[in-house]
Amino acid sequence: MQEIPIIDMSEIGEIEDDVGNNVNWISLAGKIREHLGNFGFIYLKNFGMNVSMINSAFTTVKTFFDLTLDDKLKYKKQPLDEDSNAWCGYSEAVDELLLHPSPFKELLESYDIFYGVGTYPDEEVPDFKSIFSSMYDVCNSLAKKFLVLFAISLTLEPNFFLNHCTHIDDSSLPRACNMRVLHYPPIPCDMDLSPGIERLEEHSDYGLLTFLFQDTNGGLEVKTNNGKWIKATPIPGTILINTGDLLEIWSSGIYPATKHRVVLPRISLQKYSSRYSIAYFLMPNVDTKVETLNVMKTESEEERLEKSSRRKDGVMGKVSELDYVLCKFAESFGRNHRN
Ligand SMILES: O=C(O)CCC(=O)C(=O)O
Ligand SMILES: [Fe+2]
Repeated sequence: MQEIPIIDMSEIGEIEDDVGNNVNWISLAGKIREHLGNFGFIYLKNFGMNVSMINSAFTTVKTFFDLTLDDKLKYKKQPLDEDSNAWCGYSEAVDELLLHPSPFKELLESYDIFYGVGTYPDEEVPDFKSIFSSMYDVCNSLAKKFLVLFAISLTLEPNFFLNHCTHIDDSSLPRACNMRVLHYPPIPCDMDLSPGIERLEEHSDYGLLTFLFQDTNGGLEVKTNNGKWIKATPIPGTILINTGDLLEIWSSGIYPATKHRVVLPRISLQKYSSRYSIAYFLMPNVDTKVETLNVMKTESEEERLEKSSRRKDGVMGKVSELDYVLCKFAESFGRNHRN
């Protein structure tokens, strides 16, 4: 059975001037293309964030979601400013179910965070802002390393993707990345669990790259190349990384936007406990024109792409990131504003 590979980030240091000629970077870029490229998901270890930061983040998330609904609704999701496409704040589970009585139901509540801007639940959870700012810093620097690794792996100039993600370091540009904290509440014992209800519906993420921190509860599943679902069981000391629709389009399919979902726990102990996760979504600058690059492919990459196009799984096309985000946003607004 296909397994999600583990990649060790300690093989490389900080981004330096001549990074494109550094053997460690070239070697890691090759592994990233082989493994993340083949599957769209990898576990990452030694990624530069200490365990205590991650534990504090989860404690903070739990403290927030444990607040009363009235308190949480003080931070109800809203646009960062009048003409912003970026929505920040709390999104209620029930609200989503009532608003979107589709045949598919999801069981979660969430809070979207943007770097240094927007609302934070300062009054009730004073540490929230500082913890997520520190987490953002580490994620931003890890994201920049990945952008360089992607470029090297596709034999592009090392700064190719970084030059389209200058919003990471330039706060005068519109915010494009966000972090989302998610809470999947315990499943009520009298709930009708008819088919079509999951904790999170099958989807691909629509940015470039997602970092996913999950608690120990499990439930995340990833669709393999032959259409089977496998468990992405939490492994201590690692996070998951997956590539999104925009990178699939940009990299001409070398990096696929793999479908994933969070299933309802089948074991009662897990059913009655909450599940928490934290995701960081990386996007390019909002004015980036994402056009499919002409990349030389290996035979096995051609084979994989051929199979996925036969299954009509891919999202290949030619779009501007903003058009694409707006269109996905409009589409998902009716569901749960997910990336
Ligand atoms: O909660 C999880 O583990 C997955 C979250 C996710 O896939 C998403 O928010 O896009
Ligand atoms: Fe996702």
